[in-house]
Amino acid sequence: MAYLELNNIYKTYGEGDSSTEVLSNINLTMDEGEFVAIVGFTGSGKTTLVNLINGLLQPTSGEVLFKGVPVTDTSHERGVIFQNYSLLPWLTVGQNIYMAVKEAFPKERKKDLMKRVKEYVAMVSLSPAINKRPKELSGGMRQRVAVARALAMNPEMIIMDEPLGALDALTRGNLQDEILNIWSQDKRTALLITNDVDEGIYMADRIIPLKPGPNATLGPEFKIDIERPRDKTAMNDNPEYKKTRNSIIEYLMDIGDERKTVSDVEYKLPELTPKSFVA
Ligand SMILES: Nc1ncnc2c1ncn2[C@@H]1O[C@H](COP(=O)(O)OP(=O)(O)OP(=O)(O)O)[C@@H](O)[C@H]1O
Repeated sequence: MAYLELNNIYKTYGEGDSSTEVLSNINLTMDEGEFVAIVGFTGSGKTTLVNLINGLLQPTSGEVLFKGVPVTDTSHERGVIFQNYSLLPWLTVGQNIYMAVKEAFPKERKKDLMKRVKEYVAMVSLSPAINKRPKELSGGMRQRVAVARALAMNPEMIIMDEPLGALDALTRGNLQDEILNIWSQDKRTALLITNDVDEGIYMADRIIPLKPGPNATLGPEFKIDIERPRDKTAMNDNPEYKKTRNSIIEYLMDIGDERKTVSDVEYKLPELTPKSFVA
């Protein structure tokens, strides 16, 4: 039995003439312990896909199975790191994370929960800001709180919707490594949505492109055969890295061009003459 299965998923928003089919015929199978990255274009339906897997949305047709059971609701087993960090503004950094871990581990003692909060706040280098409220933090710091909050809940599957996009290169690199550590040490399963091919190659076992929407569907998968732990600097000289990177970028450019061709519609304008126009 696959760990996660998406079978013939279609998702349409709206009704009748104003309806749009955002996702079409999405099929994906993930094994336990795998790290898969989906690389997609802006507005192609990446967040929709994440919400279907998470259980926040239901497909128009098709099914999402998590460990063989249809996904009908959200669950602590699947932790999502969203691109918009959705922190509660009236709570401090520590309280935001505390609230999440208390919900995930209702039987744990306050002392142990606090220890967990501090551990994850330190992991994202925010210990000095633990008593600050979100409005006192930069966007990147808030994003780090959101990463810590999701990981502190210890989910079996980590689902990431472009979680590191707003961060500077150094913080981004550190968090990529932290997520990889947690994934490998705690034997998690991870799905990363990203628009950064290099991030996908560095982190994932497989990269699957999501074609441009509407009717976005998944393209062919690219396996990343680079030994772990991966070293970013050494990877630049790795022929396998260069070959895979070129193939993915070429594929994305080709489907991007196809989209442009499809949208090259010719519009006929009515022949109007402004009233005040004097020839
Ligand atoms: N609740 C909704 N109702 C109607 N249309 C929606 C809804 N949510 C998303 N859409 C539309 O579906 C399409 C895909 O949206 P989605 O947010 O899934 O894409 P995305 O790839 O995550 O976008 P981005 O790259 O901007 O984060 C967009 O055209 C969006 O306008």
